[in-house]
Amino acid sequence: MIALASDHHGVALKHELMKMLDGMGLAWKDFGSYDENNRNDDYPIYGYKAARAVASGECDRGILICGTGMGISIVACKVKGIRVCTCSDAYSAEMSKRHNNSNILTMGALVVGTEKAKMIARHWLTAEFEGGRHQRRIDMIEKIENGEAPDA
Ligand SMILES: O=C(CO)[C@H](O)[C@H](O)[C@H](O)COP(=O)(O)O
Repeated sequence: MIALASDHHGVALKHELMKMLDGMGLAWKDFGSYDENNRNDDYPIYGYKAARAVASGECDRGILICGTGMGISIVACKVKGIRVCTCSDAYSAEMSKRHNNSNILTMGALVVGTEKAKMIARHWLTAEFEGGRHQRRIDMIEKIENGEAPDA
């Protein structure tokens, strides 16, 4: 299950991604916003709901969209267990899965066009985590999350 969320800037792109996910046979759940005309629908509300769903295991991973992809990334990073990649290119998206095992992808609807965003998402969704030395580094990140030094 893919968690989706956006603010008003990302609603239209999110709908395009829904169609792409349908085509890939991947289930999704939309945590809002649902209204691209509401300029006051603040990205922390929707980004937090989607990130919580990923962290709790309700969803396997998430794709979050705001104007730049930055604000909603900052929100998701505050949730324990979340590893975000904010991408405007497919290479970074793929590598963030292969090496960082990122569980949330954020993109900026005002930064990337629809087709590029779909390409980025496809690369991220189809890449696989390589484990090995990369798992050691993720274990260190988890130590930091728990208030420990990574080499403690
Ligand atoms: O890009 C964003 C945050 O990083 C959000 O999409 C905000 O909407 C952006 O800050 C613009 O806000 P506005 O209220 O649409 O002017």
